[in-house]
Amino acid sequence: MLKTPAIDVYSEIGKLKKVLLRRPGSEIENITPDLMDRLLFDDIPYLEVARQEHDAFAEIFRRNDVEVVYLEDLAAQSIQAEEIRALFLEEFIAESGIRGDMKKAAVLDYFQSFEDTRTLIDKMMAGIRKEEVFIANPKSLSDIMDSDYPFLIDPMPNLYFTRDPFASVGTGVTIHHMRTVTRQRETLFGKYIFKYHPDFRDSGIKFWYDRDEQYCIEGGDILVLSDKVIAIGISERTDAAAIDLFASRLFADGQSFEVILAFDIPKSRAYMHLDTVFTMVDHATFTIHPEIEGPLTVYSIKKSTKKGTEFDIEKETMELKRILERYLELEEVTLIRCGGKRGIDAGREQWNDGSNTLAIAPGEVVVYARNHITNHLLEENGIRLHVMPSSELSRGRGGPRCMSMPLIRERL
Ligand SMILES: NC(=[NH2+])NCCC[C@H](N)C(=O)O
Repeated sequence: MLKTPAIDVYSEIGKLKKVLLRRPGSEIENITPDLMDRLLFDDIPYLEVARQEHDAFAEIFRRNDVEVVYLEDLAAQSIQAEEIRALFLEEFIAESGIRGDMKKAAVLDYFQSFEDTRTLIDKMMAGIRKEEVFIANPKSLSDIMDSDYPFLIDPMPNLYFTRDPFASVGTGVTIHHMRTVTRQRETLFGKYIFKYHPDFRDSGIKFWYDRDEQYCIEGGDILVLSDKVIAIGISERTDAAAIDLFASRLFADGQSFEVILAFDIPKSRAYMHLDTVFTMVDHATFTIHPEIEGPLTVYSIKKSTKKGTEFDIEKETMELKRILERYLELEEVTLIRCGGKRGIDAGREQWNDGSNTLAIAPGEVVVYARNHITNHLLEENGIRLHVMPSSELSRGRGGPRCMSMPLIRERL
């Protein structure tokens, strides 16, 4: 019998079989008003309710026969071997922004005091407040200089957006160089999971991109539209040069993908990733935020047939609907305009991730309850909705697609 690949994602809509989540943890209670901006939050979620909402999200998957795995569990299972755990801690501390060797040593001691790796992982994700690691009397100038800053290690509150630090593409994975310092540390968990976790270690998964690479790319910008076509946003978070590198590796590997559509979207916080303005909900149906349609330019990148050039790149001149019809070989594509035609509703619902739907099967999507205008439009277009509560999770500026990373989808 053929072994199921550990990663298998050839569409945005194929029946979801296995998904990776992070249940929000104490990192959320380490967001402070002063740090909010840098940590990419617009408000401080109420953790208990955020967790209830997240559990409701996970329940939707389980009720629909989707296996749910948690980042924190996989990470803990990946570092069971002592030598791997030591390497992991070393890398984590090196990247944690701690200034001063004495502090680094104190933090390492603190981490080593956790016997259970799962508790250790939670602690690493949550961040370390200064008072947790008691450093008696300042011992160095750096201790004195950093004295007003409350953390030895910053929290990582964006971890529940598992979509972004890595992405499943075909039978491989991209591990990302994130744009912001606060999110760059997240990808270390992915590195250890995909290299050392028993489910992935010897599974032959491919690596299309690595966290040490020079250019930035984030998972919210990568949409696998079909086994031939991938859409990638050139956005606030993703560089065109990263798309070149990714394309060249993917094409060289001989995967079925033939075209990458690079969507040049406005570089702004509200539209940080392509999936905040555009998602796929059914074979020929997409959501779109009406305000990006005007400024949108799409480039198609194909493997070159000519000698001496790697790609054939074209600036597409047709409107988006036609571009999608052509490349996905569809007769008629429907674009559902989130929030409808009214600017106020469209703006508000996009801000709260109305366009950020997650398909769990063709024509079946998970959505936030608060985006009722968009949700109504989706239903009018025959889409089946799984509605989740959304008061607290949405304060991090991400929706159902951002909060999930599919590992396996049934092929269409
Ligand atoms: N795929 C997404 N749209 N993710 C949204 C991530 C939100 C997160 N606060 C950030 O700014 O990075």
